[in-house]
Amino acid sequence: MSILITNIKQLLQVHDHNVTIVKGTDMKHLSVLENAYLYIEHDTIIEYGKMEDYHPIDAEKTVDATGKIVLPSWCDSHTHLVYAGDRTSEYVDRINGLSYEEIAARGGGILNSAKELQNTSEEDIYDQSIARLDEIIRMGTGAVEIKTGYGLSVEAELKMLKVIKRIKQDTLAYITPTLLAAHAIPQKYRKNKEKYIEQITQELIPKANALNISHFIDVFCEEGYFDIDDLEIILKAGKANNFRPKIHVNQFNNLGGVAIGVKHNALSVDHLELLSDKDIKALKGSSTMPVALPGCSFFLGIPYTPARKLIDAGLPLAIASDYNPGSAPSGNMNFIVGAACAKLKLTPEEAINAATINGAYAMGISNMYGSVTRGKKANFIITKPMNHYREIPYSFAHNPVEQIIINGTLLE
Ligand SMILES: N=CN[C@@H](CCC(=O)O)C(=O)O
Ligand SMILES: [Zn+2]
Repeated sequence: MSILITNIKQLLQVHDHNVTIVKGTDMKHLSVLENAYLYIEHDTIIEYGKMEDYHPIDAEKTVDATGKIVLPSWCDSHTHLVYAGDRTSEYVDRINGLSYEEIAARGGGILNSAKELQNTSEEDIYDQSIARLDEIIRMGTGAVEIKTGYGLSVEAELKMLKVIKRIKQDTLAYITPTLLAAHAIPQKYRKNKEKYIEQITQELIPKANALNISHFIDVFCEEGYFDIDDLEIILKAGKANNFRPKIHVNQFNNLGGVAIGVKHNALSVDHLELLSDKDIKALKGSSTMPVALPGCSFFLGIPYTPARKLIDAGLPLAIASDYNPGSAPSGNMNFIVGAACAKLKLTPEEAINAATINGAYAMGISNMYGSVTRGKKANFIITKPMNHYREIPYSFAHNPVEQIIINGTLLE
């Protein structure tokens, strides 16, 4: 199938050379072609340019994008969208005054979702999860990371990986599976965390490696969960089994996980609601992407990641949804881009860079996704008519998406 899009008001994130990351002051720049066309064949970007230079192309399908913006689909590099049930009763508990940590301390939170997942069939988990994925695809997400982490046993974690594998085979979106090997300590290991970590390193990680579904490993490094010694042990076992870290750090407390992540060549360090100068120093010169999750801060009422500090230090930044039942039950990246501008004080250009090319980098796929570059994958958002791309974050919580092209397929 070949598709030609003509009369595009603004074509965003256009790069003739294959840019794979944008850092520091460069994030303020978004390359835009005004009054443009774009031509794709199958799943690949073939050509683009200004309408004034356009010579007729014989495409199977032509889309007139007069008054509309076209941009690369959102690259959401941090989600937990495979889960069972919901946590609406804990949501009400929080409204009534309990904190996320208090709910977790009485056996709720991640343990609650784990119980639900263990009691739900693979088929049912698949159905619930693919429905969530289809919804976010319609909202403009074209590539998405999905973590395990609600299994909390070898068997249930592997069950989650298999569900993610099936989703990856069945969807047009690009899926990056991550083994969230250490998300919480199950009740029965409360007094014997070492035993649980041993199970993770000796059994879960090698078995997950043998399945060859995921190449990334995650740990929730936090007080009451896994400390930096645990992190070190688990990342080492991961490395020995071909997993690269993408980790949860500095959400409620700063335990020093950023430096450990960087030391182990993490692809990303995510959350960072608390951030020290030491963390910034550790990130400088590394190939680790800091990732902010403003949907989680919004929903839990915790501090927002000091994103300006990161970008103003010359670092890159990605933003992601953190879609999960406890701290961010939404995968709407349009909202995340709006929240990044309103709350993290990113400019629209920085936010769009953070949600496209840098999001792709944080999944290890920015050589193929996240920009309009010849040879890259054909994943685009075609917006509703608007005056300027700045309206995407400005009209926060609106849906700017009219049509999408995902893996070369037009969905209307
Ligand atoms: N903080 C750890 N993990 C998730 C929340 C998981 C849950 O509450 O179910 C997060 O990124 O916020
Ligand atoms: Zn998360």
